[in-house]
Amino acid sequence: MSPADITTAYIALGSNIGDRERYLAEALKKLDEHPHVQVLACSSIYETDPVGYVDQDAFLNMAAAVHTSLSPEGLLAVMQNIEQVLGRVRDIRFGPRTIDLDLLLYGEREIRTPDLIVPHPRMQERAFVLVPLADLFSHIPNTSFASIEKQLAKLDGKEGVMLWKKMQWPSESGHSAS
Ligand SMILES: Nc1ncnc2c1ncn2[C@@H]1O[C@H](COP(=O)(O)OP(=O)(O)OP(=O)(O)O)[C@@H](O)[C@H]1O
Ligand SMILES: Nc1nc2c(c(=O)[nH]1)N=C(CO)CN2
Repeated sequence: MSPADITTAYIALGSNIGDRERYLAEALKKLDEHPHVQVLACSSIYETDPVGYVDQDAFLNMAAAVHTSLSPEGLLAVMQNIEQVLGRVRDIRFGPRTIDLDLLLYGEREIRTPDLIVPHPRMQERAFVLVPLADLFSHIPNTSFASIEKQLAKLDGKEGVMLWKKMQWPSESGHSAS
């Protein structure tokens, strides 16, 4: 990846079926293995009460910062392919899933197409997204974080987001999300 075409993007990850931690770890590994994506940092893992469709098991949620030379559409396609490989089935809206990958931010870009809206349209109201994202503040300076921090301060539902496992990326022994 040549520095000129590299963008920093932020991705939310969630899982509430099966071995949730393994699905998160596999998704991060597959993202990082892509030749045009590099995982820079990841948040801790949080256990979160389900939101939207509440009659389902608790989620594990986290967020990752990546460098990519892919377009936003290209990155979304890679994310959707990872969801498919990891057995994501789309049936109930907001329902259970082995893995969910949402593109939160792509540099400072604003995108509104039928298949992709960035910043993610529901991120501002979701503590399960903003709490993990806040972990990345210290790793990656980015002006758009200022408003996220303010939003987080006034958001309800933070009590349903509990630290589950502290994480580090990369770890001394390689990838730590495993
Ligand atoms: N920023 C984005 N990140 C991921 N998908 C997006 C985004 N903007 C639009 N989409 C579209 O949303 C569609 C539905 O995505 P998905 O099935 O993951 O939704 P969901 O996880 O049930 O709900 P939510 O998007 O609220 O998390 C995708 O096919 C994709 O084209
Ligand atoms: N706690 C939690 N709730 C959710 C989640 C999620 O990742 N975590 N994802 C949803 C669909 O995008 C709907 N509800």
